Amino acid sequence: MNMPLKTETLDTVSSTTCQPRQEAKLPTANELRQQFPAGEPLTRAIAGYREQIRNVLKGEDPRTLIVIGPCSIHDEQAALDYGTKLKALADEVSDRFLIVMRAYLEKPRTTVGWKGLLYDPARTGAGDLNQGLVRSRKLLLALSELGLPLATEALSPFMMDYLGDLVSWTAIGARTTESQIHRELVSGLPMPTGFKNGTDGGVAVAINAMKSAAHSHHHMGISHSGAPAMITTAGNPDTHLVLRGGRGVTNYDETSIARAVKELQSAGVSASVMVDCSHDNACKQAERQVEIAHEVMAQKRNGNAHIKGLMLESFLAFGRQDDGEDLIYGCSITDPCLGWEQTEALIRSL
Ligand SMILES: O=C[C@H](O)[C@H](O)COP(=O)(O)O
Ligand SMILES: C=C(OP(=O)(O)O)C(=O)O
Repeated sequence: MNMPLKTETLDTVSSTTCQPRQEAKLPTANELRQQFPAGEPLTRAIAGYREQIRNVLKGEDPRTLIVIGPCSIHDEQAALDYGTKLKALADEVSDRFLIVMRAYLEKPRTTVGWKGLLYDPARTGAGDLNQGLVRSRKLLLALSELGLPLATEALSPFMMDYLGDLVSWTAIGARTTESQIHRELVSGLPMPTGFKNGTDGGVAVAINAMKSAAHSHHHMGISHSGAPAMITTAGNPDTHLVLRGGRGVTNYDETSIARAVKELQSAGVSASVMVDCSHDNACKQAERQVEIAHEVMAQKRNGNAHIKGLMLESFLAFGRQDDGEDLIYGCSITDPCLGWEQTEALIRSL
């Protein structure tokens, strides 16, 4: 896909410095947050959600954390319709489950493809991060106003400065768990964060990531007011492993989870585990999430106290579709998802 370059040039960079490129101005994180502020009651509510998630992960709250929602959001109205249904369901089961909605605005791609609402909200391939930032922030505010805690994947090292105040749980994906930049990023995040195992199924990269993110780091970055800065982070003590399978091998069964827990314990990091019922665990077959969720919850009921959470990919309509004209409303354009009826039945049956 050829990306037309933006016309608003900020700087001309010598070709001895980098390949020819254009640079378009973006708002600073402070500017965007001031334009669309979270407000005091919402900020307090989000601090409360983060604390509840921490308590579940530490075993101080017996509920199961469920991070659930679309693989990606391409249509804000469908996300809001989904969020409204999810909020009603979350309230109904809140004595047993702490439900957090996936509001994923950035997609890591194996090679190339649509990278999410943040990068290319019109999905033309032209990219428009100015619009993407505004639409993403407005969407997260609207979803938060429904009373739902939100989860996202942190991919760009700068995105969380713009949107992170609205997020209660963060994922670092399988493709970036090994990246030092993402470990530094997590080290400065104020919310619990799950590191996925690597795309090859290996958990060692996630364990190393947890150790690294617990530490203070100094790294290059951009201040909230838009200046180049050396950022010094405090270290994030609230990280955990997310098992998502890899290279066609699943890791939600009893033996795989026990092996992962042993590795976590001998590394001296949190042995709390979330199982991603989708991705390589479901071999990208959305309906398999149902049996996987049941299997994992059975392990938990049988006494595996390390299992603290599930991740599920779910939207209004079942499956996935290729992007284009005449899209099915509420159907994923990235990975396949459970439909709403299946989702509701699954959560109630768990
Ligand atoms: O969760 C979504 C996808 O699995 C991930 O973004 C990779 O997608 P791709 O292999 O289609 O690029
Ligand atoms: C991209 C995702 O997952 P993974 O990093 O496990 O592929 C996701 O959860 O959307």
